[in-house]
Amino acid sequence: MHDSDHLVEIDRVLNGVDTGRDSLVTASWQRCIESYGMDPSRREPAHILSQNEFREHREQAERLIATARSGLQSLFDQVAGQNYVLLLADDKGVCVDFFGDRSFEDDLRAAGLYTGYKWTEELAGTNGVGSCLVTQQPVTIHQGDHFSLAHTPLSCTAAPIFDTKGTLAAVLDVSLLRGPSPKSSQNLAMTLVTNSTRRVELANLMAATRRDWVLRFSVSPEFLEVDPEAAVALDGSGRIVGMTSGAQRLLSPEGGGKLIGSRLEDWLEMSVDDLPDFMRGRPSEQRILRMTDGRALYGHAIAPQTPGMVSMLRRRKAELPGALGSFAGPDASLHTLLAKSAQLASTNVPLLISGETGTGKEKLARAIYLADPRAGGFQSVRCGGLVDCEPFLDADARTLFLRGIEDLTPQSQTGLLSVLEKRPELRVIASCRCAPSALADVLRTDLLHRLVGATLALPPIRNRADLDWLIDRVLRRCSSDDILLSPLARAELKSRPWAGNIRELEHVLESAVALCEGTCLDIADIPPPALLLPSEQQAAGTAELEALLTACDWNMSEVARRLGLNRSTILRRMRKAGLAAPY
Ligand SMILES: Nc1ncnc2c1ncn2[C@@H]1O[C@H](COP(=O)(O)OP(=O)(O)OP(=O)(O)O)[C@@H](O)[C@H]1O
Repeated sequence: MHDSDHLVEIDRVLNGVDTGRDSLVTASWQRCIESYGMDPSRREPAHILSQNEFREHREQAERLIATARSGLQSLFDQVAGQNYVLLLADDKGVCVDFFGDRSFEDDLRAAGLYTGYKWTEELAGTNGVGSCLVTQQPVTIHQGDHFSLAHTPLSCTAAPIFDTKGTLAAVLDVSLLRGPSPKSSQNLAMTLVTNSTRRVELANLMAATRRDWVLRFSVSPEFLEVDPEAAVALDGSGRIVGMTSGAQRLLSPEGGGKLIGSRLEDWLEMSVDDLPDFMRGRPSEQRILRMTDGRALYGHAIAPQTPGMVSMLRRRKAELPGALGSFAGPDASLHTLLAKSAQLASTNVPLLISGETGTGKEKLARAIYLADPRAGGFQSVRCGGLVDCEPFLDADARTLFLRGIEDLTPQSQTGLLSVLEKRPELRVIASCRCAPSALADVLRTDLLHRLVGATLALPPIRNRADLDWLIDRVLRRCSSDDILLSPLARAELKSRPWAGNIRELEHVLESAVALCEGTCLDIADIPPPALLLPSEQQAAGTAELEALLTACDWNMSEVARRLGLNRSTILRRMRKAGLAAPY
């Protein structure tokens, strides 16, 4: 089509002539002229954001990008070799992620098919991303459908991605710099894009609602379990708390009813109590959901993950021998560590337990020793005070606990090595307060290999998910009566950085109990912290920060309270470390 034909067609459409263009396109042309005052003949280049503006958009979209990435990658794999470019745009029309053949990078940038470009209708006229944002529907804007002559070579197919509350959050777009001329050539692209957005929304819902029931459904039983058409998340009372956009289409095709906040019974002839009947185990074709309007769907219910996880943890805890079983509360990573400790307990592998001061390294060493039925005596030696090891060693010691091996002097290292050579049957468990990797700088290599067979890293208590359990346990131990903790006092205890870990917690609770006059510890009874972590050390590393976020269920305010920092600092650190909540 010649440029002049394009301009004439727009003019005719604006004058009410039906030229055969899709109504979605002509409505957009109308907006371009009447609402945005645009001129189709102006060949303005695509609008690019400044570095700073783009950084802001990208940072805000990080969670979305993380969720959408796997969907984008598999979509890109499906269209590989066909010159398609994939763009993820945020709800403001800014391209925040890109998949494409970088050998065409210059051409793609010139056309604006790249990260940092903004594709709203107001700026670029009728286009895939912009028109999808306005209509909230999947669109193909193919060549002459574009309003501006600057973009008429392009072919763009875009579909919206909605968040779990049904608000438009992003647009997924596949574009071609130049494509075949019939618009129908993009039908397959449309199918692929809409399938991808459906899967991204489903992944998002599953990640965001782990503690809720999820009911997935489709109009036919095939692929129900692996690739359902839609899903809703339900709270314990059967209220819909999350959805994919397909759910709105399937449950309320007229679009009349609002799903979020409504009850399952409003749409289906069933209640939340019937959901277990729709779990895996019955063939898909028998899991029929009768709808209140007489239609039927096929359903697959997924139970909340938390109770299952808790009972799994309880089971695992029950399986842990002796003191290992009562070492920690509900903290998944600690239970993994304890299971590993139990497996290693009956071996002769030398163990290194690392962790900040007071995290319970010696206590864990004793629990490991107690879990080993053939153990003899347990002897604990403080490496800092060691001059020559031999005289300290009891003849009946079978397990030697070396506390703080980073404090061994060169002289005591030599002494220790000769003891270990003479007593090969000794089970050695060592502890260090530094990172195990730092030991190479202070210990002789031969000693290091004798001491470090397997490592067990204990987390600082500010990173523990079972902090409530630990507080209650320590409190019970240091008070003979049933002393209660007021909610404010508990919040205060949970908000401290605990540089001295369990030892500091013990001292604080012991003094609080001693000072408390009644039977309830209140905030005024809690002595101020003796030690504060230097703020730059708090959750300095990415792994540290991630562990703490996981322990706090990605609640940034709670993380901020535990570190004594403000929430925006946590957010900044998360962005810097590339961390985003998994839902
Ligand atoms: N799992 C636990 N439950 C309750 N109390 C604990 C636990 N672990 C440790 N404690 C208590 O915390 C205090 C410090 O423990 P421990 O001496 O084992 O720490 P550590 O990490 O070896 O210390 P350091 O680094 O100073 O050598 C002790 O009084 C111990 O009883």
